[in-house]
Amino acid sequence: MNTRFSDALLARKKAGFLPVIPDIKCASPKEGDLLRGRDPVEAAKLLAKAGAPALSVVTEPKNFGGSLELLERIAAETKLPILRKDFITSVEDLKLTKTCGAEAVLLICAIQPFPLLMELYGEALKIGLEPLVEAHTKEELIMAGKTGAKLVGINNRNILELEKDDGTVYATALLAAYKPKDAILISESSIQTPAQAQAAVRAGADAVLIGTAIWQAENMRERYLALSEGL
Ligand SMILES: O=C(O)c1ccccc1NCC(=O)[C@H](O)[C@H](O)COP(=O)(O)O
Repeated sequence: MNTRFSDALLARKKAGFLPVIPDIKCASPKEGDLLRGRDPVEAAKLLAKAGAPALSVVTEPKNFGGSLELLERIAAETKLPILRKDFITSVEDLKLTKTCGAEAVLLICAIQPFPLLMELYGEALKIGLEPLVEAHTKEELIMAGKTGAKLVGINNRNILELEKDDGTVYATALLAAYKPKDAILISESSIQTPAQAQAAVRAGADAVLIGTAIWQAENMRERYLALSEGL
């Protein structure tokens, strides 16, 4: 049986590491091309070897250069549980997510009314996907709690601005107190340094999700290890 996404994070934490989920994204609306000639599948394998407990794969094509094919290839070549990050708005999207090999799926509070969010949450569980319910405001975190979410993300950036806003890890510090009771909290986006990753954990995050800072490193493995230094 495959390892659940959330169990993989908790196991890494128990082992004394800061659980860093590397975000496999090919481009960023703010920074442009992130691959700089590197193969994202090889990068995913390298980060898995470096100790990543789980992976995030952005499949949105237009702004982030992702694809379902990329998700499928990474799922085929690594054993880690994978989160699909995209703008998921239908049950059909969920089914495709599972077919392509993901274990977890992003559900964004900001892009759907509560009844649809609730429906997608329930359908994801039925299909065998762990939903990561993502919030950027206090109201959205409260909405996440009402779904019954066990895995909650605070996005330090406003995804509706497609990452072009200046995210800050203080968003996690400000909002963590409103996370649903007993939920596993992931701080996402705009974390650049080990100190910022540790600040997110001190604020209440159980794990952090980092893309750009890893992709911008000359040595991705070394950057990954530095970011996940002991708690
Ligand atoms: O996070 C979302 O809501 C999202 C939805 C659809 C496509 C992309 C999305 N976010 C982008 C990311 O996942 C970030 O790349 C990730 O949080 C890492 O951020 P950073 O470390 O700042 O690159």
